[in-house]
Amino acid sequence: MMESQELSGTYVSPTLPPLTVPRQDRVLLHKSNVCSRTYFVVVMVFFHVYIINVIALLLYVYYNNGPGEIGTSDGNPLINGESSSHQPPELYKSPDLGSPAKIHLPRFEGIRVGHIQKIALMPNKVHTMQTLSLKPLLFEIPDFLSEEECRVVVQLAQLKGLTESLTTVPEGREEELEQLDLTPEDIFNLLDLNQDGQLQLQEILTHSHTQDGMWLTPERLQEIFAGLKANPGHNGLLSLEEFRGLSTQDLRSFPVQLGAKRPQLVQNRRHTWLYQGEGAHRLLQALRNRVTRLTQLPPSLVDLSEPLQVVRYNQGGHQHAHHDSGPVQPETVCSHTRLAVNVSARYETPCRYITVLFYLNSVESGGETTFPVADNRTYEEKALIQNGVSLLDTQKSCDQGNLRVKPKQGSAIFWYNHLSDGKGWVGELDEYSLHGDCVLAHGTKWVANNWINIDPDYQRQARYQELVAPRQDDDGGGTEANPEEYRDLHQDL
Ligand SMILES: O=C(O)CCC(=O)C(=O)O
Ligand SMILES: [Fe+2]
Repeated sequence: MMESQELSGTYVSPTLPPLTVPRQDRVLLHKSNVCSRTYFVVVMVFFHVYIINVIALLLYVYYNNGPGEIGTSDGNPLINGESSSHQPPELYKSPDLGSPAKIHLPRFEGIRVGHIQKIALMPNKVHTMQTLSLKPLLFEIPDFLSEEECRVVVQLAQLKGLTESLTTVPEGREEELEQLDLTPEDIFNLLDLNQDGQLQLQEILTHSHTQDGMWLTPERLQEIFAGLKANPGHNGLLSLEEFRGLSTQDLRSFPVQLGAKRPQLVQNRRHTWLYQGEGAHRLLQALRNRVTRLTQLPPSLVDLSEPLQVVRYNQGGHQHAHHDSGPVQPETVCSHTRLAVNVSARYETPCRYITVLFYLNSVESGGETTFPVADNRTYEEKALIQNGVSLLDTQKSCDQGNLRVKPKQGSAIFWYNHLSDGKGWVGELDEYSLHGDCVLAHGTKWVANNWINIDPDYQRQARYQELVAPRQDDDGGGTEANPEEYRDLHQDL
């Protein structure tokens, strides 16, 4: 009796000796075929396929990065451990323009909002870097500058003298625009950036972005949308025929609408530029080296970028939301490479891959840097205008923005104004990098901008560097000499 009960609960395998299982499991085992040979084979096949996939993925990641290369596929050599290289890569080693060894620009990974990484920027000090947003990729580094350094930068700026930032249309420009003798075809062609014979909303908006200080009120934008009949029902496209159909008054006033009748982009803002190259104040050079260290970019790129812009806002000062860099289009050319590349392009735009913004004093009330659409699910220009109020308007809607950073003395924030092109170089403008400066309620606010200029067209950047960069010694000396000794460190917390 006992024997027959035990046999009835025993799984008999052709290859394995019979197993005695506890009475409780017997019924289950009899009812299912989970231990059948077929099942075993299927599970093993899946298991092996899974393992092979994992190995293939690891190999892909490894070879995509290149074992000796800086940067991950899109990214950062330093995440999860020590830096793979002590010195950032040099962009341009060979004068052979035909086959420049294209380098892979390092790019940090944000991981997630709130993520903290440790970084070594200078001797005997470890900084932390916190991810503030992923779109744009934005980080904050407290104590990037000491109190003393902030003080010296402000004093150097005062010594040099600050000038009023451009706030209004230069005198005479309005009449000049009124007298413009442009046919509808001329206007259409000027606006049709990609020359596809159709006018897209984006082209009009781009026009409003590419000109220095250009900014349209929501009302003006809505008028233009309505005037051009460029609404969603119309696919956002306008042919020359349709464009011609607009009233002549609209057409005549169009350039004026775009150019002249804009609100003030900035108020109570004065700025100056401080050179940071050889011969500059030691602190300014050290600051630039620290920025090179922070961004992990080739020193030559940082060295050839714009000087440090130091800005002072007085009470009531602000700056409406804007992009620091411009769109990447065949018709545009970067301001910094323009002379070197000898191309005729209609639009010149600043090409600022990265902005590093330093807060030189703490601010009691207002004056935050705002990123109105940070980490939004989608980016739509039209969605920036809600109930007649624009998120671009930092006077009216600063508190409605998604993210605001409070100025704290010595802190730095930095963000990428462009996405990656997927091949390790600079890609499209990151629309989410839209930012502005809220109205300063009291006192004075001092900030400084370090913009890192890179042409999204690699060849142009390489040619520019070849023309303007000082010849470097074979021993690697020259512009990238870094007086700061430090130990490589970059670690996630
Ligand atoms: O002052 C700020 O907070 C932002 C400044 C800024 O965006 C700029 O100067 O381009
Ligand atoms: Fe800006």
